[in-house]
Amino acid sequence: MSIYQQSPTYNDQLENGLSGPSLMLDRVHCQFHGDSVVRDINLHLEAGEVVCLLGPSGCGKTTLLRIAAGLQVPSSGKVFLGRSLVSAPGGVQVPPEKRNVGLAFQESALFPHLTVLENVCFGISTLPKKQKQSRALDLLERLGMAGAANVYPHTLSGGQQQRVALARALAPSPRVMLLDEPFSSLDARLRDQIRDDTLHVLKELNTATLLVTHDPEEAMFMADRIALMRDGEIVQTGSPTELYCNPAEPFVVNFFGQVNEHVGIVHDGQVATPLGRLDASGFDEGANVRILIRPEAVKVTPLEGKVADDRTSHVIMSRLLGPTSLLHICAHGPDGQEMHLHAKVPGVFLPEEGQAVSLELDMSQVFLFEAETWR
Ligand SMILES: Nc1ncnc2c1ncn2[C@@H]1O[C@H](COP(=O)(O)OP(=O)(O)OP(=O)(O)O)[C@@H](O)[C@H]1O
Repeated sequence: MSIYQQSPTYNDQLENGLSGPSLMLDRVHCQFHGDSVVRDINLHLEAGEVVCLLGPSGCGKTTLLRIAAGLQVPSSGKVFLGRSLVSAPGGVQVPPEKRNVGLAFQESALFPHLTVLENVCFGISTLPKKQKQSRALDLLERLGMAGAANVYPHTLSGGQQQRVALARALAPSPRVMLLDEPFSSLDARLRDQIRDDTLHVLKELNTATLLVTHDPEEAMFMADRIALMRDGEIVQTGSPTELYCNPAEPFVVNFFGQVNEHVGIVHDGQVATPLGRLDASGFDEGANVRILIRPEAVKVTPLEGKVADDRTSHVIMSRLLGPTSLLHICAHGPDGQEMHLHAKVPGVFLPEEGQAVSLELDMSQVFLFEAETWR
């Protein structure tokens, strides 16, 4: 039911006659003290593409980014920037400053003794002074910081410093931008604004970007493609829509938000749940199936005038979350099954405790996976 997309290897791309990607990781592996933290990763970035490395803490995102930057030597595998081999076993290891990549991290680390304009000009070595300044000012303008060109970094807020750091990383027109959680130290509202501005600048400049984040919402906002990692491996690569709507495995569903979970056995191509019988025609008879139901998939309709009893689905609690409300519901199925589930509904709908309800499912947000075969 779900797709599993692996990036083509560099040789596949050459054989297919495709133009060279901006960045290509070819079977990259990295070990620390005998433990593999990055395992045979294939990943490519096209010009102008924003790819997010997404995954839980410790899954190897930063290590992979550092390998692309030249800050970490891989145990095996190759790294290409454009058509240039920049890292390979047996000696090739082009240093970070010669890779034509722009780097920005969680903390901005600007030079404190240089003004904002001087900071941004610092990395541009090839242009005469006037053109350098004009390019730096253009980037500061795009990131909303032109007014601060002549001040020193310590007079700026964290968010402003981060904007300057992004301008500095972009100033030498790098082939690839490598960003490691660059927005995570900012408060929510500022983060949204800087994310938005950054995305527009990256797209306008057509810069291939690899962005590390553990935040699925950030990845969906920023990415053309997401590579979701777990334990040093890529579990699924695809557009945000592909990962959200066509997840390869339960881990992918769970990573994008809390879900309701139920386990059932397939009989006659169906599986019984407290929300009714679901189509399970793709599964073997007797298969044990995990059913993952997004809270957004549950449509709740009040049964006016009906008093809830032991066999009627009813509301246990309602909480307003802002744009949405979260309803805790006790669902009763036709086969006598019972389930506590969460439903996310538009924020204006806040039924009272004990309200009898009928429940329907949006099946595009319900995912079935084989758990183990029932014998
Ligand atoms: N220099 C190192 N020496 C030894 N172990 C390391 C080193 N760098 C990273 N690791 C280990 O490699 C694993 C992956 O770390 P990495 O920082 O790449 O993960 P991550 O997905 O970026 O995590 P986070 O989101 O928390 O930053 C972790 O277990 C980490 O402890």
